Amino acid sequence: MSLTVENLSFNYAKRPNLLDGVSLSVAEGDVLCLLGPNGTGKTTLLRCILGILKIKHGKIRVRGRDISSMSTKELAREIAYVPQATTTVFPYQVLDMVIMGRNPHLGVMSAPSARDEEIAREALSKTGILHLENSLFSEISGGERQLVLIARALAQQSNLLVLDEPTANLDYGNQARILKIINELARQGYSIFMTSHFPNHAFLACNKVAIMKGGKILAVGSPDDIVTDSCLSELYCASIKVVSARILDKQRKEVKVCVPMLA
Ligand SMILES: Nc1ncnc2c1ncn2[C@@H]1O[C@H](COP(=O)(O)OP(=O)(O)OP(=O)(O)O)[C@@H](O)[C@H]1O
Repeated sequence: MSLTVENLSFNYAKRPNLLDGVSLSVAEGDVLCLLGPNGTGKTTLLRCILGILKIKHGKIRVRGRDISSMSTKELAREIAYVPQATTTVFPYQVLDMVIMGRNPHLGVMSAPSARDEEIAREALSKTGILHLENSLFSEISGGERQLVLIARALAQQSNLLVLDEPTANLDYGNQARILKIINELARQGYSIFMTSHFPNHAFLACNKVAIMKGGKILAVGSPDDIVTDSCLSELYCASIKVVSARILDKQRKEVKVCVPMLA
């Protein structure tokens, strides 16, 4: 298993029981999508998995190793994190941003090598934005920035990718581009754990879905089993229908879509 979370509990000083008995796992080639309403603790769970927050109870294992026994650098070699795209204050060049993904592999005080630069360029090629290598990160679009952050994670050469709302603020074209890259990475054997506010994306790019509410995981399973009228309506406290779009995907399976009912 690439990632196992067992009975994890965490709270901030002012938020008792924010995460309560959370368990889930991500195997090689899995894309697990974590769905849940605003403020339910999705980002907090990611921060626990990244070792940024100290958990109260439970265990987090990456490729079988308890992360509490790993140094920050060791953990960074195992897990690559893709945060939501924001701008940086410093005018970094895109290539330099991606080379930063090599940091966990560099010795103290050592500069990135020609090989590190080559790996960064390969990552930019994989995400289709090598032509932006000399652009400033602060001067490219939100969708392009998200692709740069994914490239930086790929340059890290960790098998497990953790993405926080990878399609937030992106237009339809860029959402599709990101989901396609996620699909492709899973085919190449990456394990992917992502949060999302778009249940439709679970059908498009994920083979597993976990739904979280009130600090607990309510269910984990395949998108067909979990992304249903009743689950979504309970999760988001709104009437939501899951319908067939009557079009076939690449596997000749009918595509499903989620529609909020406003009446
Ligand atoms: N550093 C912090 N200190 C105290 N409370 C925090 C801190 N960070 C987040 N919280 C609170 O914890 C709760 C969960 O936040 P979190 O960001 O994990 O939720 P989320 O499910 O990712 O939300 P969203 O979908 O809106 O991004 C929120 O009520 C938030 O206000």
